[in-house]
Amino acid sequence: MKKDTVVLYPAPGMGHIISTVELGKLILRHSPPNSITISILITTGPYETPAITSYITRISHTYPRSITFHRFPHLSVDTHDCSRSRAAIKFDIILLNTLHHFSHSLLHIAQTDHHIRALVIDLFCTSAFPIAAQLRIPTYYFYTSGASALAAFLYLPKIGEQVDKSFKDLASTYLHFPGLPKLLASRLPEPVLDRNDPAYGDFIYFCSHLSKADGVIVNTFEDLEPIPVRAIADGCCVAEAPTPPVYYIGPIIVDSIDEEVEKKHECLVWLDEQPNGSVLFLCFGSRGSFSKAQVREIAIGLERSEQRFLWVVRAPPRNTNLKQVSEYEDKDFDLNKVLPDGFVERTKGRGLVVKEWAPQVEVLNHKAVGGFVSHCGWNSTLEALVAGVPMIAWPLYAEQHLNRAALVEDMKMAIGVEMEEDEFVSGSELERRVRELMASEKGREMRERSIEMRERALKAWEEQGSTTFLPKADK
Ligand SMILES: O=c1ccn([C@@H]2O[C@H](COP(=O)(O)OP(=O)(O)O[C@H]3O[C@H](CO)[C@@H](O)[C@H](O)[C@H]3O)[C@@H](O)[C@H]2O)c(=O)[nH]1
Repeated sequence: MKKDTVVLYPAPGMGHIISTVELGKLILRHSPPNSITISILITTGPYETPAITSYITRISHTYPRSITFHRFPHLSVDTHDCSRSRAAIKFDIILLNTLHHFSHSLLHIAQTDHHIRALVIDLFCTSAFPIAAQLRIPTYYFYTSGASALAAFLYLPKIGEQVDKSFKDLASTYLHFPGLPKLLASRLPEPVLDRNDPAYGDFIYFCSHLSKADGVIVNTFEDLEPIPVRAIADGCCVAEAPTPPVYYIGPIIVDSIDEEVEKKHECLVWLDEQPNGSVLFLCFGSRGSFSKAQVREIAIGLERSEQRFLWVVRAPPRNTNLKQVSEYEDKDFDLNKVLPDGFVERTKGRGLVVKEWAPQVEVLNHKAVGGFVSHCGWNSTLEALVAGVPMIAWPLYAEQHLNRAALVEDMKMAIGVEMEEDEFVSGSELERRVRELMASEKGREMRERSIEMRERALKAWEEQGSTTFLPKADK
């Protein structure tokens, strides 16, 4: 008899793949033993970094019979076309891969004795939607960010119709999304800032398909984001179609069991020697990075704050307009050339700088860590919540400004940094916020609130697992 499988199609990038794998594990945990398998489709090429390759290898070894990755054969694509934005190129690559490989992969899965019970796609993989509809496969979205950003994206096609200028040209205009604090138009994700960029049309197309799916699965829990959850449930976010069923199955975060541990990371050894709750951790997701001038200001702020810190530093992006390193940038940079002269010596004992990557989940759960400066990536946000660590919110790109607004204004789980017009943050501003979080009454209250929210997150975790979103198995 054919075995049921759920096919997951994440967007490329660690932030999307990790949480999709965790969703797969959740489905397995809540299904009768050996009743179901998980098939995960992976876009290769420039997006499959060494970190992703070794992560996939580890998961394949740990779940040899229940989770199978199907890597799309490599397609050679010009990623340096200067006439197209980065987002437009990325969306094109996903589209091309979908058109070339998606149906073949489904066919292959079906031929290897599987019945495809459902397809779960990432927002950026919407190009698979019409193909799945033709094949009559029940199709769900897995939304890897929170309910706040989902409410905004459900509503975005409507806002797009209401304005006749590019959002980037509405610099001082605030947008009002149902269930969200107001947001400056220029702080929307970069693919939608310019109407003339093909990425704009793509993004609106993706968002308008959310309401056509059999359901949207969201990595959050209702207690964390009650206001946008209510706005979505009340049908305020979708203009012309009924709101699809939305399933809040979070918080799902990376399982540190799946991390590669050859030997304890030097930063964990260093944390062991620090007093409880004394260290501020600074880390900006899998790709966040800063210009040399901004790195210098962060160093000034940390030095003047006199607080203990653990700071993950990445090479400044080659394209200085971006706040992220691209997948193909050289990771082998000289840390000493990026940090200000003498910074490491002057902060020795109370500060540690780590190049490129730190085991974030373990760091956040270390008893020495008392605060987190984050880019508000959703995985980082949930990891901090589950660890009970309050944050300083410093959004960089994607939907992170939406997350920041929710974290600072609704959840009161983070202090926001004030940005200058070009989004630069001065050393003195950072110093002020660091002292506020680590050494003031407000910081102490936030730590208490974070511990309360941790309890609620753990409760949601225990109750989690409703995989009721899956269509019934064929008997
Ligand atoms: O030194 C590091 C840096 C990152 N991480 C891990 O990498 C993941 C990063 O995920 P996330 O915080 O979501 O950031 P991004 O990698 O930037 O994720 C992308 O995907 C997210 C989910 O859709 C979005 O919320 C973000 O805006 C988008 O940039 C987390 O699990 C971190 O624990 C580490 O373990 N060590």
